[in-house]
Amino acid sequence: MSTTGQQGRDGESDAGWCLVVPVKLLHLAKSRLSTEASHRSALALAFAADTVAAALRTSSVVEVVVVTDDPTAAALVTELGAAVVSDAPDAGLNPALRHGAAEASSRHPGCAIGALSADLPALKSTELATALQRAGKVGRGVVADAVGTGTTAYLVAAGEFTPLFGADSLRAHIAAGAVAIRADDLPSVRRDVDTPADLTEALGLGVGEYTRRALDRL
Ligand SMILES: Nc1nc2c(ncn2[C@@H]2O[C@H](COP(=O)(O)OP(=O)(O)OP(=O)(O)O)[C@@H](O)[C@H]2O)c(=O)[nH]1
Ligand SMILES: C=C(OP(=O)(O)O)C(=O)O
Repeated sequence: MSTTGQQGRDGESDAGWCLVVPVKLLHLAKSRLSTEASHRSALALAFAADTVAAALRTSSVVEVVVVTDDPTAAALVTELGAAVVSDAPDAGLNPALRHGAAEASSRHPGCAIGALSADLPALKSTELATALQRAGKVGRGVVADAVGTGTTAYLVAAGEFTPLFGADSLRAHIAAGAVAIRADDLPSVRRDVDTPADLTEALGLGVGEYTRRALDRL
């Protein structure tokens, strides 16, 4: 388990943020999105690429660590500038995130650590920067997903990195001491895409180039 710290006077981490993005094997991803398996994989890859690209453009982000065993996803996010670690625990989402966080902490001691869902195709770096800034002020912050029961970002500027993604994860994170940060003005950070209706909502916000091109091809 990683412990982060070194907050500055205004609550910001002096060392910036390392964001851990989990990407499961693409052929297993996004089961609720399409009946066509190849479309699901292509969209899962495109969402991850747009999420990672936006995170890398965010000023306070020092590194994006993608945890994946998927070779196609690994190659694309490496090209974008992310670091990739294998899903060595092979034990589901939260162990994968803890593994990525440990790697990030060893590469960037003192870095604030965030877990960011890989299915945020409309993510805007300005909105992510605001979320990170707000999390820096509370120590351990969570951003509620658009539905309001899940989590799109678990952001630890100080304290233990103990992600609890899964069913009802917003409540679980808050019960474990995280603070729900204000995100009514951050729709792109909240807009995760699991279903066709979610994708329509994301398109309304404006998706990134990988998702746009993937949709053009399908
Ligand atoms: N590395 C890694 N990432 C995972 C694992 N499980 C889930 N993820 C990622 O965590 C995020 C949320 O995952 P899920 O909600 O379980 O799966 P999903 O593919 O988004 O959608 P569904 O198939 O509809 O459940 C996505 O970015 C996944 O790629 C895992 O075991 N290892
Ligand atoms: C894993 C989660 O969400 P989803 O299943 O929507 O990706 C979560 O919100 O913790």
